[in-house]
Formats: sequence, C-alpha cells, structure tokens
Amino acid sequence: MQQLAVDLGERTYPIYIGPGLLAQPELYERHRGSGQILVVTNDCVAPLYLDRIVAALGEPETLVLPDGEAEKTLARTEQVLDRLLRAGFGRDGTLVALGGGVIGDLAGFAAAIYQRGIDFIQVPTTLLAQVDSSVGGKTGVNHPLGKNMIGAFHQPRAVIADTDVLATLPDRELSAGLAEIIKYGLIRDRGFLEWLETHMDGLRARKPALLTEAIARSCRNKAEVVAADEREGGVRALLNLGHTFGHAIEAGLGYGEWLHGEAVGAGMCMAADMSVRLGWLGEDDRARAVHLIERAGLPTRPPRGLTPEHMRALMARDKKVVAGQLRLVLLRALGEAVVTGDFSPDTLSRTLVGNARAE
Ligand SMILES: NC(=O)c1ccc[n+]([C@@H]2O[C@H](COP(=O)([O-])OP(=O)(O)OC[C@H]3O[C@@H](n4cnc5c(N)ncnc54)[C@H](O)[C@@H]3O)[C@@H](O)[C@H]2O)c1
Ligand SMILES: O=C(O)C(=O)C[C@@H](O)[C@H](O)[C@H](O)COP(=O)(O)O
Ligand SMILES: [Zn+2]
Repeated sequence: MQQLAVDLGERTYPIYIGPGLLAQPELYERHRGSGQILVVTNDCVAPLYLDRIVAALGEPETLVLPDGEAEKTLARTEQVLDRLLRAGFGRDGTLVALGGGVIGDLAGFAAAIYQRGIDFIQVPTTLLAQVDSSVGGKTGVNHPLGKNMIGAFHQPRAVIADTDVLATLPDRELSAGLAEIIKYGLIRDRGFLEWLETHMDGLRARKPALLTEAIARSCRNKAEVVAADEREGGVRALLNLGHTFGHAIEAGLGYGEWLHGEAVGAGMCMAADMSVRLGWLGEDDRARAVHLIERAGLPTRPPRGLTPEHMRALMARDKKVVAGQLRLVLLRALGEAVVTGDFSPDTLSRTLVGNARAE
C-alpha cells in the first residue's frame, strides 16, 4: 500500500492506494466519526462492491442512487439528506462515498451541508476518481445551465483507493481517467508527461504497477496544488486545464453523452490549439499533446452539433470569470500552464471555429 497526504494543517488527510483496501475495516475505523455510517453508491457499483464495504463496516446504512452524470443533481442530494435525517444521523455521523466522481461529488456535497457539515470518506472506484475527484474537497452538483454550479469545499477525512476495483471498469471509463492524468503532466509535471508517453500502451493494457504509479503520481500532483491553494484563489485553477471548453461540451450535450474525461480530453486539445494561436506554445508541442490524448483513447475535438456560438455562450458562465472577463488555462510550454484573460475575443472565436467538426 502507498500512502500520501493532503497537507492542510489540522485537516490533513491520507490517501491510501493499493489492492484490497476496500475491505480493510481498520482504514475506516481510523477515520470515521463516532456515530452512524451511511454508504452512498449507485446501481452500477452496488452489485460489484457494496457487500465488501458493508462487511468491512459492520452494519452501515446504505443508499443506492441511479447511475449517471445526469443524476448529479440537487434533487438526488436531497435524497441523501432525507435519508440521513430519517435515520437520525447527528453531527457525529460519517458518510462514505463508494463510486466514481459523480457519487463522490454528490455525497461529498451532502456531507458538506448536512447539519452544516459531517465527516466523509472517499472510496473512489473509477480511475478518474482515484486520480482526481476524490482528492481536494471540491464537492457539488450540476445545473442544467452549468457544470458543478452548486457546491461547497469540504475535505474528506481519508481517501481509500482500492486498485483492484479498476478491473471491472469499462475501457471508455479508463480512458476518461487518463485525461485527468495527462492534465497533471501538461500543467506542471513534464517528467510525468514523458513517463506517460513511454507507458501509455501499458496503462491502457492495465498493467497494475503502471496504474498504481500513475495514480500515486497524479495524487501527489493534486495534493501539492490543493495544499498550496485549497479554495482556488490562484494556482488551483490550473487543474482546470481544458475544463472551460470541456464543461461547455458536457452542459451543451445535456450531461452524460460524453464522459467528463472525454470532454476534458477535447478541451485540452482546444486549449493547446489556442496557446499556439497566441504564439505561446510551439506547433510541435501542441501536436505532441494531442497525440498523447489520442493514444489515451480520447476525442481531440468537440462533438458535432455543438456550434461555436453555443460553446461560447456556455463558456461565459465559467466559474473562473472575473468582472465579466473569461479566463482560461492555457499552456506556455509542455509542463507549464497559466490562467489568463490575456487574449482577444477573436482568438477564442477562431479557436472554436477552427476546432468545430463539419456537420
Ligand atoms: N471534485 C473534483 O475535483 C472532480 C474532479 C474531476 C471530476 N469530477 C467529476 O467527476 C465526475 C466524473 O467522474 P467519473 O469519471 O468517475 O464518472 P462516474 O462517477 O459517472 O463513473 C463512471 C461510470 O463507471 C461506473 N463505475 C464506477 N466504478 C466502477 C467500477 N469499479 N467498475 C465498473 N464500473 C464502475 C459508474 O457507475 C459510472 O457508470 C464528473 O461529474 C466530474 O465533474 C470532480
Ligand atoms: O480540483 C480541482 O480544482 C479541479 O478543477 C479538478 C477538475 O478535474 C474537476 O473536474 C473539478 O470538478 C472542476 O471544478 P470546477 O470548479 O471547474 O467545476
Ligand atoms: Zn476534471
């Protein structure tokens, strides 16, 4: 087992990574509150893993929600809150999120607002959740008009990433996780980017040692950024590379048609393209980034049917907008990103039009 930490003073918490962790009672025992436990999961993950976690936790309450990004809503959050209330949970209760990023974000948000905040433990079961969403305390849900528009910062007490569960993950979901992994290389870790170029085929073949190394290196990157800027006053915004484009794709398609990681893959290609248009990134480096994203099995352009005008309107609601000005994460070099509003509307338009697929 590997153990890392997200260093946040009194709220510092561990990330455990390794095989078989889901079923280890002592990990939960170490980090749970003294009261009741509710495990929140979905109807895809429950038949696969709920019994193991129930056995490890004794007799927790369980709640199985419907699967899917379209279910990451306030209404489903209310369902979790109802359950906590009806079961008589107090502030000493603990919520355990068993699933991918959708369950982690939603259950984490319920934990953030129930009685103004109770403890929660992240048990991420997708590659994406193990490398990104379970770490850092961004919790929340979608709104039809924008991605993750309702939420709170609320850090988990621990992250328990059992690498065995990746065996049942569909290939498409594995690729989605690779998008966020590549992101760390592009924004701040060129050595990792080169390692990914060497090992992409082995990662897609799910070689266990490679997956574990990719998860640990990703979590280390994320933990460092979060420790430096927990509430996204500055450097944390770099974790949004490709996301302003990507979130517009997800919202524009009505959530769920494209996976978050797929939208981020295409979005990172668009960010690289715009960086070239601004003269900040060399064409060779852009092509190198796009090639790696393609090798990960991800789209490199937005979907048909989303016009540049529609994308632009959705992007205008991004949470990084300040005083009406859109800011984007762009690349100065491979391994070096900046958040900037220093571009003309025309450059953005040309990027959107240049990347649009013919109908
Ligand atoms: N909070 C953050 O910092 C953060 C970071 C990145 C992404 N996100 C959010 O995370 C979400 C995407 O997460 P995701 O990619 O994990 O999607 P997801 O939660 O929808 O999971 C993907 C699919 O895999 C299934 N699944 C989960 N574990 C499985 C397993 N072990 N075997 C087989 N199937 C399994 C799920 O039921 C689902 O159908 C988005 O809503 C995104 O906005 C949040
Ligand atoms: O942790 C962060 O910070 C991130 O931005 C990680 C992203 O991968 C993630 O998709 C996050 O949910 C995006 O947050 P948002 O604030 O842009 O909605
Ligand atoms: Zn993301």
